[in-house]
Amino acid sequence: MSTITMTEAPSSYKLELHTAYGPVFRDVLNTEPRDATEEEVPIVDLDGLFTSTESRKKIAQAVRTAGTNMGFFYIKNHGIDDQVIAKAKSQFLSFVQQDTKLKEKVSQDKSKYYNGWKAPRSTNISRTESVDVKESFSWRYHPENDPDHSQPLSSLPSEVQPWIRGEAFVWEGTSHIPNFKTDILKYWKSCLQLARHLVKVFALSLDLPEDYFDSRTTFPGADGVLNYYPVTTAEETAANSVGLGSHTDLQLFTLLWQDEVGGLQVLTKDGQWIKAKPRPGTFVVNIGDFMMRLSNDFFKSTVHRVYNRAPVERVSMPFFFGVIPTCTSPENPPKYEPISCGDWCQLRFKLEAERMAKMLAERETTTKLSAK
Ligand SMILES: O=C(O)CCC(=O)C(=O)O
Ligand SMILES: [Fe+2]
Repeated sequence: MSTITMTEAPSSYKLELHTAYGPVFRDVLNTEPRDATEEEVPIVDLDGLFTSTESRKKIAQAVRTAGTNMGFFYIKNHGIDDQVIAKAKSQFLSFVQQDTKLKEKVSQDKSKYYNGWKAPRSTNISRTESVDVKESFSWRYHPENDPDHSQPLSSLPSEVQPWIRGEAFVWEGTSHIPNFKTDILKYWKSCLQLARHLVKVFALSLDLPEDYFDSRTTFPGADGVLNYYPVTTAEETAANSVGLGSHTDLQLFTLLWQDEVGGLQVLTKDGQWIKAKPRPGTFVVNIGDFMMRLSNDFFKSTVHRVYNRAPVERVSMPFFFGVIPTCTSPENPPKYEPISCGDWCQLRFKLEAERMAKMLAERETTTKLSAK
């Protein structure tokens, strides 16, 4: 009698993700996260980025490979000064260490457009996972802060004005921290300058003229976020809590500075979590949903999350870069209806805020019932 050996497939779970159009689901393996290989998340050398079209074309080759593979890569020789990064990080830590009352002065609850402070454990980006343990401080593009187009809002073309989402209260409410605005915006301006060059490389990697995005990046989506991940408590560890739950980024691409602590994980096509470990001197770059959409799915926006189990706090400083669309041809007709990047982001931000409000209301009802 012959015996048939069955190799059991590893078990998996369904992960729920947000998109601007509602939830989608992914199968994720229950295997331990492993380190990413250098092929999965490669290092792209930006040497020559600011020099010539020819040197940008070389970089574009590497970006094309990385962008169509995992949609995640590191960049080195990015030109952002270590001191600028260090100052932004230390200013953010001063902000975090303040009394809650002071942080509430710039609470996101006061914002129309998701600027300001979000308290720890106040968001839940993936319903399948726990609340997000992190706290964050966000600000959005305003031409007054843009060294290339420094001007008051009122002087912008009228069709652009409604898309400007920066709000002054975040700087007014932090003005008691010496040089906070200057140091944070110095970091943001460096990211903006780098992004405006990197977007040329992305254009080349899509066989477009390198200035393809230029008119659209005059007043870009350029959102800065500072994330603080406290040490995960014993209860949170037992509950398998995430620092920041599984999601894709929204815009064209993200420049992410992460400190040396680690915790960033990326989901492969096969549903395996892999760790994008910190590499000193680099930023992580990842493709956003909007780039995926306007490249007709050529580039991939990849699911990632932060799962921090280190015995120390962690800081990351992402910069989200976006523009207004079109990337189709008669041979490659659009798969999606046209939508502006601003509308696109607003759709999803709104869904998340509504869901969080609902969850808090449900929680309150449960507490009331159990107190009876
Ligand atoms: O903290 C990190 O490493 C990632 C942050 C992130 O994914 C985000 O803010 O969208
Ligand atoms: Fe992200």
